[in-house]
Amino acid sequence: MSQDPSTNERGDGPAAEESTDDRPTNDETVDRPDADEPNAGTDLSDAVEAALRQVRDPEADVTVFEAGLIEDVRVADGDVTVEADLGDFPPREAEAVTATMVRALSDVEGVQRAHVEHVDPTPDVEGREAGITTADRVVAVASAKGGVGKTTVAANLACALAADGDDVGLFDADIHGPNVPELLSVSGPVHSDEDGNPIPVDADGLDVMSVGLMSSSAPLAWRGAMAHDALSELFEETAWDDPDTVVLDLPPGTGDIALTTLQEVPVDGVVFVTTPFHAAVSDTHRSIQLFRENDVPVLGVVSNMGEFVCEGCGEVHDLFDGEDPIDALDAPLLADIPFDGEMQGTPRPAADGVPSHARELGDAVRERLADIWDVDVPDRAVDLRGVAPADRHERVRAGFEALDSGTEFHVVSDRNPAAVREYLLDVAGEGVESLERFEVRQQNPETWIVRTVRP
Ligand SMILES: Nc1ncnc2c1ncn2[C@@H]1O[C@H](COP(=O)(O)OP(=O)(O)OP(=O)(O)O)[C@@H](O)[C@H]1O
Repeated sequence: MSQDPSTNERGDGPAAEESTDDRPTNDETVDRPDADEPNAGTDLSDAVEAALRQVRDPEADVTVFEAGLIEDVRVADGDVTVEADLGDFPPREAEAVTATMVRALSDVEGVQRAHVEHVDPTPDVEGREAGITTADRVVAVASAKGGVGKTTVAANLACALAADGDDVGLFDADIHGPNVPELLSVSGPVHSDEDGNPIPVDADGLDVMSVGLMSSSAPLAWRGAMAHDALSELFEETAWDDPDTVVLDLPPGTGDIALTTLQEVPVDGVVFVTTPFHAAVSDTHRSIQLFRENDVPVLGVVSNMGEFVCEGCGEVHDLFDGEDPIDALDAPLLADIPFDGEMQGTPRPAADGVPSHARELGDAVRERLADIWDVDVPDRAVDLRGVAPADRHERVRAGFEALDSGTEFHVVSDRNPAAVREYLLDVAGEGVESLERFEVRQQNPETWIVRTVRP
């Protein structure tokens, strides 16, 4: 366990309150070299415990003992060491509780040195598996331009999905500007499982992984192949806990990192974030095409910061004049999120932890995923998914011939069934030159549905 070398003389004020470092200090210490003669043994222990009982858990409003935050208290020759588990608090709050404990202890007659150590709650390594492919689905959040609110939307979306009961991970792939840890107020250390694979950091139940958690300064300097290798390793090695969904915060634009990510990670859908400004929207249009060319289903677009609600008059004001260029995009609008102070807070994976705009976005994303990925196989359809190529023709023929004339016929396939029309005409026999209402629709990158009517 790391220890903060800083030591406060009594009366200097708590170190945590003076700290300008955003990251949590792992422990706080106060020395009182000129303290009065210490009380003997048990008396001092009692006084120390009584002082700690005055410190309350700011979230639950019970004492730190009742909240289960105190793991151990050791008193020896005027030295007090408290082991506290503050892992559930955001870093600033953990520092504030630590500082309050140190202050309370330093007021105890006979205490010369008070020291609070943070116990690192080691994450559960049981059942974890390495690789982003262990997620049931991966939803990427992308933007054509920087600064449009992509990370804000990704973090809020992850929290909204988790608030609805999903097991969710958030992977920050924005390698040159990994802002997720700061936005969610989480920090390392990143622990490893028994094979040395990094375990995501916990944010109240949301599993968070980011290059920004691995090192505080290196990612900004990574370029080209180095950045690519670092990300690939994290995609392959991060040990997830069987998540339903991993939300992937991509770097802005369609540079190398974003494109190689799409080749390495099976993305089930992408959400584009843009402001409704012409230049941003036309770049978004090009990015959407590129993602489609890479077989990534586009879930839709989030229009962000296009309007604001006046706190004084309650009216909605547009920030961009004229027609909304987003209407011309060939993708559904998932959410229209105004400029709202609530979106600048720290989201949490709880019902009251995300703004209503984010909850609505979560619902829209869920619906789009279902539209694209939940394949509704009609009764008596011929389902060729997973069937050996040699057996496919026979299955189609048997299914087609079993139908009465005039009945609808469906085939569901995991390959493009380009030749099925000719084959059905052959099976239908001489004299049949066309198939009524014949249609092939690709529902998602791996599912095609053929519809027609048995002549
Ligand atoms: N709807 C909103 N209302 C108010 N502020 C917002 C909103 N969306 C984003 N912001 C603010 O805009 C700023 C940029 O947001 P964010 O960092 O999410 O953008 P980004 O597109 O991820 O940027 P980058 O290009 O650096 O990755 C942040 O300060 C964020 O709090």
